[in-house]
Amino acid sequence: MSVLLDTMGMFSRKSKAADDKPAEATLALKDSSRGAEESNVERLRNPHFNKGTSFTQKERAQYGVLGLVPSVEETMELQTKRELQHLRRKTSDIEKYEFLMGLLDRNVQLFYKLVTENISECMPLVYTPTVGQACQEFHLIYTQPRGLYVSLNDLGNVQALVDNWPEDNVTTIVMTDGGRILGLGDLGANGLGIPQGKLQLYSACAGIPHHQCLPVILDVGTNNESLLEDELYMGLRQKRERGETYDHLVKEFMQAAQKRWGRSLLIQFEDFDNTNAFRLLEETRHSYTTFNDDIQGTAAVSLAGVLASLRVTSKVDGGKKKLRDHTFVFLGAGEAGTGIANLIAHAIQEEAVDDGEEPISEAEARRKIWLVDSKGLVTKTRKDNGELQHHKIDFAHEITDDLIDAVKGTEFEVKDGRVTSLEQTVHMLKPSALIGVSAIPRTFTQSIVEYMAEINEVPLIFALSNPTSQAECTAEQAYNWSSGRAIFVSGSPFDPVDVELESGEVVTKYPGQGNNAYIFPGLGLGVLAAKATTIPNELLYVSAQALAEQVVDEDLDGGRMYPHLSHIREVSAKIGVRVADRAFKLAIASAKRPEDLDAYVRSCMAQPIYPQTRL
Ligand SMILES: NC(=O)C1=CN([C@@H]2O[C@H](COP(=O)(O)OP(=O)(O)OC[C@H]3O[C@@H](n4cnc5c(N)ncnc54)[C@H](OP(=O)(O)O)[C@@H]3O)[C@@H](O)[C@H]2O)C=CC1
Ligand SMILES: CC(=O)C(=O)O
Ligand SMILES: [Mg+2]
Repeated sequence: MSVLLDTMGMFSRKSKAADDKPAEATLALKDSSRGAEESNVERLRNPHFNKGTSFTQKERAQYGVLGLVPSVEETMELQTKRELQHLRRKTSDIEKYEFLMGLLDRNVQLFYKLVTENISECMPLVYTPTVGQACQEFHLIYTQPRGLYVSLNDLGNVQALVDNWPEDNVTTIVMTDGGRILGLGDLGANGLGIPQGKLQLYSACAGIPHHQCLPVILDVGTNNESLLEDELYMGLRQKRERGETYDHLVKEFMQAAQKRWGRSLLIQFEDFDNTNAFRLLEETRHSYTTFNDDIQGTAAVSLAGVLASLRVTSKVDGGKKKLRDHTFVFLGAGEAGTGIANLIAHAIQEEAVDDGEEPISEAEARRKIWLVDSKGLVTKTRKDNGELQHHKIDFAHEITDDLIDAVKGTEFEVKDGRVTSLEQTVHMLKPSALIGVSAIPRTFTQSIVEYMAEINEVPLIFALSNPTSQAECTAEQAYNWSSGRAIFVSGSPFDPVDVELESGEVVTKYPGQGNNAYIFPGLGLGVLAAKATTIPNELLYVSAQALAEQVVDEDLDGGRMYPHLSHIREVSAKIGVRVADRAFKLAIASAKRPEDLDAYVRSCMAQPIYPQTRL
């Protein structure tokens, strides 16, 4: 194996070893699969092989590395302690990110042990918010490829690139075209940091073996002028391609990947802009095991947060016990906004059926949900004028006379049948939940949040835009402006906040992180365990239910609508079991159903430990 391939974080194509025996899997390769042709130094530099000071004396003798590592023999625990201490010596988050990527390049198992055991500390580094900065500066901090680069120049030749990837057992791909990276816009080829971060979470949070994961950047140019002008930028120097040629590249890649790695290869669309995301999902979802994380994963995590919130809102006077008792207003009507809206509408219908109530039609369920985009409230008038993109149309409701009357004579009066601002919308509709997915920071203003707290005993304020800089409001603002009554959920993590209640008592609130990272690792685990051939919305719906069920009263009491991140592997396991079970029931699984599904799914989760050496 060449040193180049070693440093890409993968291993020899001969290494089929870990393939179908998940119970024994580690996050990297098995010892028996290592390239016999490597020199002793190459072995030490192979991040899958390297144990550093954990090599036993016997191993050192066998591999010819005696004297090439410090003579002490250390446990992995002690090594992890050192790495953690080293990490904490770094003074900025981007340095910490670079340190962690360096560790991944040095020692895969140690990286995953560190990240898995310190997930609350490390997730904000390998993922949002720091990964956002890493993507903005990707061309400046680049050291190793760590993924597959497919560009427009490769059209017609993509299979050859895919075949170059030196791993035969890829199960999970996250791909982006860099079109809409978090809420930071078009970052072109710099967007690769996102698939890398997502896949690191697949491994850390759900035990998907690292070597089975492939981050992919589809380089179709960028409209980001400052990147195009930067001599260090490593993407194509052209404006972003659209239309047929673009579609052709995406599909050529997907076909090539599926041809090589099989029908149940999981392919996740990530951070495509919405001019492509909806179309590509519809065009590929029946012939690939694929989903769009921004549309569907976000929907599931948000629904879970809303379901958990019901346990709080149902307790207050005149409480809103059911989803259908709530009115939702979204700021943002794109991938995340309409994805969440559709899943909540579906859940409202399911809820009525479960409660033995009269069935609620899809249209009726959707009327509980209103969307605001960059031009104002999405309405039937705008639809009739042909002003709305397809994905918004189902939520284009009529502004009825009673709504117009609700704000008549006030500063929020409806003029010319249009509602142009979020504040006007909130005064007219009097929602109980405000969900921010606009990528526009500080749009949940003091007056809006105060009004939400005036009309609701427990308003739901979900500021889901990433990274932290783009959040619609901060945790501190949401709590302080509502005297601590709001349920606050954010896409990127916020620290706990001490807030003074109306009674004068000061309490600490722990904001929950409503991020699709709670969903995709477990969803992927279940899909892979069942070898599902498609990912219908039903699998997202059961993921949301499984996540919400794991929120305990202690979480709710502290203000957190999600389980503590430190439980994420258990959370992912339970989501995985539920997803696999549903895949078998829907007859979309190509694996044989194991007798003990729970045990089987858990056995698919690799542990971050060094593989045993057979000497
Ligand atoms: N927490 C999580 O897990 C996730 C969070 N997100 C975050 O959500 C945000 C949006 O992502 P996504 O939906 O994919 O992006 P899209 O580009 O698809 O949608 C953005 C939406 O925001 C609207 N918008 C833009 N400016 C304004 C404004 N000034 N006032 C009101 N609405 C505005 C746009 O309006 P128009 O349609 O008129 O252009 C559009 O509807 C990002 O920050 C992303 O990081 C996304 C996925 C997961
Ligand atoms: C979390 C995520 O997927 C996003 O912000 O795009
Ligand atoms: Mg995303």
